[in-house]
Amino acid sequence: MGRKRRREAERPTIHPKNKYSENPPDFALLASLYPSFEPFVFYSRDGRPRIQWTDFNATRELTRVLLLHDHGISWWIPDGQLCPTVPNRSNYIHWIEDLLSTDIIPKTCTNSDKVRGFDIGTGANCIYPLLGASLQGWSFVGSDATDVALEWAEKNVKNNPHISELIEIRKVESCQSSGKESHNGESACEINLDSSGHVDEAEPSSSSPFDLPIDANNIYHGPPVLLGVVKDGEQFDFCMCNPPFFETMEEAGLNPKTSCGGTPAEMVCPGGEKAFITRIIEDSVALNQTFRWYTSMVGRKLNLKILKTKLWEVGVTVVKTTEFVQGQTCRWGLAWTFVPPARNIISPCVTEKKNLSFMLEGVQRQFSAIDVLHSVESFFHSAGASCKLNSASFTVDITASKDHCNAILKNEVNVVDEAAGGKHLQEMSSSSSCFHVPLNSLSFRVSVFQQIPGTLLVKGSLQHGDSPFPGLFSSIFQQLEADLSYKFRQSTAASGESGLISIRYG
Ligand SMILES: C[S@@+](CC[C@H](N)C(=O)[O-])C[C@H]1O[C@@H](n2cnc3c(N)ncnc32)[C@H](O)[C@@H]1O
Repeated sequence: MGRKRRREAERPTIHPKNKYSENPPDFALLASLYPSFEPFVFYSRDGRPRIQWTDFNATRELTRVLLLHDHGISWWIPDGQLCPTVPNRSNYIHWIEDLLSTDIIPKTCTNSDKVRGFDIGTGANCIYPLLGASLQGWSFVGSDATDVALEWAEKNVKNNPHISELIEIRKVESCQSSGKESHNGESACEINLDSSGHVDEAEPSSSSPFDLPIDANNIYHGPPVLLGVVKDGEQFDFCMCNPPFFETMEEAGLNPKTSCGGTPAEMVCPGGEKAFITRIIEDSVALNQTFRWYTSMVGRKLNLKILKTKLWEVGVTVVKTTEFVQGQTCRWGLAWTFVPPARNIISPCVTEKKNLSFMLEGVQRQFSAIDVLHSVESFFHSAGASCKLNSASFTVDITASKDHCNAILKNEVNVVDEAAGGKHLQEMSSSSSCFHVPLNSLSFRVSVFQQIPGTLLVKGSLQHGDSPFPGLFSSIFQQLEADLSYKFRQSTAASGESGLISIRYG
């Protein structure tokens, strides 16, 4: 498989449950139905209807008509406020839907089976509560700290009586006690946000409502985030957040290809997303199981790595990540919990099957068995395992040591033995059994058979009798299935299955 083709196959796609995954918005149809949208649509030389993505009025009108046409939501925001793209924002909602339906952690026995979420920084657009309530029937608290966001979020809720009962907009008081103190002992709650959320025109564009010098240690100085906003006795299934990603407005304005608006209050905070999400993590430690899942969007891969390390330090039990497709830019979803993982994920002993198989369905037609075979080889090879590909028999023979197996499973489940002082002792996949990886190797053959175009059968067979470490072969095989699905099966590429998951047992 050519490198370009492989790269394209590996690109994450829109979530399969997303309304727009098969049918992207039809600008021509929308223009014919909504006269207010029509002036923004033009036709390029190839005859395709387009809009000018750098025109804020065009992107806002598109969001308005999409919300109305596809979701029955009446919506508006004032000039300059952050304008959400509906397909992108829907991906985050569907990822949470996946998260809530996994059995990694037990379903909590709350009195109600209704899902309750908390949107940190809901913005004037209030997009997540509106989509979450209309797509899933979830109820929400949407918080924000600026008057303009609160005023317009309220308006957007009120204008949708069919879901307004489900959404509470909650003001984050700048002077609310968050129980947090900054490193020098002063209250961390010392910012007075501009009531409009805008910075005075005369001010340099780099300033933000968080008008404080950026702390050398990038510590968040701003209004409370969760602690001090969540009320005593409240319980939530999840929180979500599209944080202010940037440290300055210059940084925020680096994508001239689109105009999605965004005031400093929405885009910027001292320390950027790293500081903001670090505060969510710190608050989550105090709030613990008040939320089943804590989640946030992350804009930079480097920050994702740093934040994951931080999460393990504070003692979470599970970390889950995903990648969101956002046009040309990548965003990540980060989720964590303090709920102990469901014990039935790891049963004490499993009889290892010597032969395993799975069907790879819905494979794009340009890929054949040989492409999949090469992918199998590179999957194990990149972990350091030795591989012998035989293109005549469509097989790959693999010999993997303990370290190679660990490398393959690394991003899956990190099991921690409390008695060993919280050190990571073993690593395994979420559905595997417990195993102690001895020093010898695992030897197996993977065969790929094309059934019909678009459907392949992938078989794995242990080569030398029983696996020396029960459970490991099936764990690795499951990991292979996830990897191949992600690469070749367009429809599952953005699903929770393809997200990386790490679990820690305490
Ligand atoms: C990037 S915008 C996200 C808006 C909307 N959720 C979206 O996805 O388009 C970040 C929002 O967080 C708000 N914000 C900043 N600090 C906050 C805090 N401490 N608590 C609640 N909201 C906050 C800002 O006012 C802004 O509306």
